[in-house]
Amino acid sequence: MLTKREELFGGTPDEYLSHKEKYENSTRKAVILFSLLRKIQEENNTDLTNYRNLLSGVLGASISQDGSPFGLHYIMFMPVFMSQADEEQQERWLHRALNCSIIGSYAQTELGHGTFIRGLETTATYDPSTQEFVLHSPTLTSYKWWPGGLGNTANYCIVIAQLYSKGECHGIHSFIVQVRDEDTHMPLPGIKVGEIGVKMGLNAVNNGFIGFENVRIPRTNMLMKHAKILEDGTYVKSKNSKLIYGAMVFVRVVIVFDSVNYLAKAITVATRYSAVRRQSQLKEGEPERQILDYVTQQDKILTAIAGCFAMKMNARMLWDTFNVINDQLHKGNMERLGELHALACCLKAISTSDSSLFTARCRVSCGGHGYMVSSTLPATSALTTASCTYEGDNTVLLLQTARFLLKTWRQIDTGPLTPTVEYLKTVSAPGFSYKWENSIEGIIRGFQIVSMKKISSCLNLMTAKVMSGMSQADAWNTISIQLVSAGESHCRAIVISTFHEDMSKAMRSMSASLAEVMGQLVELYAVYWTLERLGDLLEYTSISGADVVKLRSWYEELLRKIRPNAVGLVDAFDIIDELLQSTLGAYDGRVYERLMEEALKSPLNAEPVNQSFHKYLKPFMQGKL
Ligand SMILES: CC/C=C\C/C=C\C/C=C\C/C=C\C=C\C(=O)SCCNC(=O)CCNC(=O)[C@H](O)C(C)(C)COP(=O)(O)OP(=O)(O)OC[C@H]1O[C@@H](n2cnc3c(N)ncnc32)[C@H](O)[C@@H]1OP(=O)(O)O
Ligand SMILES: Cc1cc2nc3c(=O)[nH]c(=O)nc-3n(C[C@H](O)[C@H](O)[C@H](O)COP(=O)(O)OP(=O)(O)OC[C@H]3O[C@@H](n4cnc5c(N)ncnc54)[C@H](O)[C@@H]3O)c2cc1C
Repeated sequence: MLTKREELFGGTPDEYLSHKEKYENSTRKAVILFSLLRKIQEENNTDLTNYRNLLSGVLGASISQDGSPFGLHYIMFMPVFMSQADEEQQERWLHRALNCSIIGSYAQTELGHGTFIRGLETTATYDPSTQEFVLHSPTLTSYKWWPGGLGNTANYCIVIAQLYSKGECHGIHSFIVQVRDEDTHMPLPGIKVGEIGVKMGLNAVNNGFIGFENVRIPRTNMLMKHAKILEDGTYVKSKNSKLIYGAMVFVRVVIVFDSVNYLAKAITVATRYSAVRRQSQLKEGEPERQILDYVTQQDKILTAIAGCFAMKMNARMLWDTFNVINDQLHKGNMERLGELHALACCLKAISTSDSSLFTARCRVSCGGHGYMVSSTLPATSALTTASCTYEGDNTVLLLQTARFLLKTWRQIDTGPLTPTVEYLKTVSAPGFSYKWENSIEGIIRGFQIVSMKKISSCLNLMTAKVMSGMSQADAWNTISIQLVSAGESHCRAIVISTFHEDMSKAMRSMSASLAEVMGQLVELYAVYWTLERLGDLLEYTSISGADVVKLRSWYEELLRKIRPNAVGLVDAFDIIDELLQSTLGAYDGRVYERLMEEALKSPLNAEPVNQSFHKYLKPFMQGKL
């Protein structure tokens, strides 16, 4: 009789399963894992705070780098319900979703549209004679495409569609739709649903497609916490049209936490392997060195560790900011919604692009063995690159942040600014002067000045182009590279300052030795990004060539200081071997034995001579083919 742990983590490795077997195996594991999580959930009331903790548990405990067919049920279906459904609807469905007696998905993206959601083609037309909506996919491009779990798992989904009533289009709204029979799991009439096929990664998420052929749903299936349709078809608009976007903000906040978790796995593997792997002699006649002793290896890995700690602290700041502003939104105060959206956009974009960049570096830092699926680095790389796309393409999200920053800059002299942008006032105040200094505070100030000057420059460029006769839209597109760069600079200034401030507070309750190491990580992160963004700093601050020489020495000194604590820092993530699932990163360091153990599980090692020898090779080698 297998233990739960053996059931979850044993069996044929996923990499040797077919696409279909992988899904079936993931579903088998998911029901084991989520039965346990369901018990936890039943013991806690359901608000967004508890929910995020549960979600972190779900995602952190994702037992496969390929994700889970239940992922979307937790990641989006339920959060959207909590933010878009009215009390009656929550009463009717949320408990069933929480105890998994229904499994949901979130169907927004279509074959033809992902970013431009105002261009979505699926329609929901209200029929007052029957008090129903008629859901319809008018074109192939209107088919929903990507919703996780929709292929074979979910029996309900939230569909985002253009709402029509009394001949008028009211834009996109959310609807809950039953897609499969709860007993037979057969697709309901008028519904064409299936799975989208093999992807670069996340092949257990069961992403699907769905098309509607005049499918009727009750009026009360429109999620009506904000906007409503009355029985006679009268449309009651939301207090704020942007509230429909609320769930995307929440999920972006979750993604920042998640990007930290994925990066933590990758650097745990790469760091431990770099301590085990010995390669080349630093000095003739000496034993081969741990590759972690090579400064180029430290440059790849220790900066990733610092980035992980930095983003963890920023994820917490974002979550706290989300809670504060979400409470205000619930009380009808929309003042900081734009700031929250801009912050969630840029932190989602920067956390996922950094996580993708550093995970890829971890992969190559492990050489050939890092290219083995059994190292788990390829899957983590595939996963982190996906996070640069899902929940909003990173470029598009940074443009959203830039849009908010330009709006803020236009109003810079009209009154106080909200917390995440008040630095713009400080560094642009009359009489403010700043001379570059090689210190944490000096670096933070430098990044804030770069951000402010980029925003100011973008606005001046936009104004000049419009004055020259260019349309606002063309001017925006023409300078969009600089707009994205302004969004990134703003975010980097926030990440460095938050890391420094929050870590400084945390260090007050640490032992001197731990505080010293944490302080080194903050410095390493700040100096690394200073060297990475030298062009901006040379353009907008008084940093000199001599300063850069000293920065490089400072950087190399920090690598030397942090090296002895590298393994301890990743051990502190405390990721158990079963979740790490890595031949290179296991706690016991038996890398070579594990590589061989995993290789022997390959079906191609089941017999000494594969059948293709007799069928193909032998006749070929004998010239008979
Ligand atoms: C979570 C993953 C965790 C773990 C991983 C495990 C497994 C991984 C497996 C899968 C991933 C999981 C789920 C994935 C789900 C999805 O991908 S769901 C689909 C997500 N899609 C998007 O995010 C679409 C992105 N596009 C947009 O958000 C918008 O189209 C837009 C880019 C913002 C542009 O829209 P629009 O043209 O209408 O906007 P603008 O005209 O530019 O601005 C209009 C005003 O609206 C404000 N706005 C826009 N969005 C928001 C928002 N979200 N919140 C608040 N306000 C918003 C914008 O600021 C403008 O305001 P104004 O300046 O005052 O006018
Ligand atoms: C693993 C995975 C899981 C997903 N799960 C779900 C899900 O469960 N539910 C769901 O609804 N969706 C899901 N998605 C879809 C995802 O939300 C979209 O892929 C994402 O929103 C990007 O849209 P798109 O794919 O249409 O790319 P596009 O928007 O077509 O982007 C393609 C390129 O065009 C550029 N571009 C687009 N618009 C602009 C602009 N205005 N300005 C400048 N450049 C622009 C982008 O920067 C990008 O480089 C998932 C996607 C992935 C990869």
